[in-house]
Amino acid sequence: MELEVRNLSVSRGGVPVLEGLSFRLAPGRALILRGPNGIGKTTLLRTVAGLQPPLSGEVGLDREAMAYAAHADGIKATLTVAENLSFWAQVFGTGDITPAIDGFALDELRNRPAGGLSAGQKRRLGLARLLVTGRPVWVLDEPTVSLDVDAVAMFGAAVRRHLATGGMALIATHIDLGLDEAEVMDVGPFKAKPPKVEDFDEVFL
Ligand SMILES: Nc1ncnc2c1ncn2[C@@H]1O[C@H](COP(=O)(O)OP(=O)(O)OP(=O)(O)O)[C@@H](O)[C@H]1O
Repeated sequence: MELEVRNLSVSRGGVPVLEGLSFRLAPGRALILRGPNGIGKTTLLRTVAGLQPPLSGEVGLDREAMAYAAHADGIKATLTVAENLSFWAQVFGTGDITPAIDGFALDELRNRPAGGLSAGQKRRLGLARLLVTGRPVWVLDEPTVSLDVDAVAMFGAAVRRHLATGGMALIATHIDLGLDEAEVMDVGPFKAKPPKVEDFDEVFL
């Protein structure tokens, strides 16, 4: 299994933002997307994860193979940390939540209602969810927002372990994750060009 994106163009609010993107992600590989604010990284990730249709081109992998994590952590506030993880483990049909608890140092917080966690703790819980999805392709949008230095390192280690078991990761981030083995793609050159006006008069008709 691999993620192959072919000649993909994506739009936001009906306006093309990126066009002509192609890349391939093989098992054990990570690809980091870079580019300035507003260039279209979120839009690209949402399209790859199947949350919105492409303008054109193809994503050659079923969305069931992907786990998407973005700004909204998807945490149930009234459930404890452990209950949240167990809930997702049930949804995704996986079992043990221990690697998720251990991987993001959540043991001390396991019986705390998730709604009472700090922003960084919530983010750690949101990322720990990736481990209970059992899905091979992680599609991550700014995963380290609110994380302190130790938690960023925890996240980097979790990604590394995922890659070591044949997983894949596609990550948009502005910070250095310490994943030197990852490939990096600047999406800037793929910025969509404004549509050509063939007949100037038509604009006014
Ligand atoms: N709901 C929306 N409707 C229309 N346009 C939007 C909407 N949300 C974002 N945009 C625009 O779409 C473009 C791409 O936004 P996107 O969020 O994909 O960029 P990004 O590269 O992820 O930015 P950042 O680094 O700031 O997170 C931007 O110009 C943005 O202003």
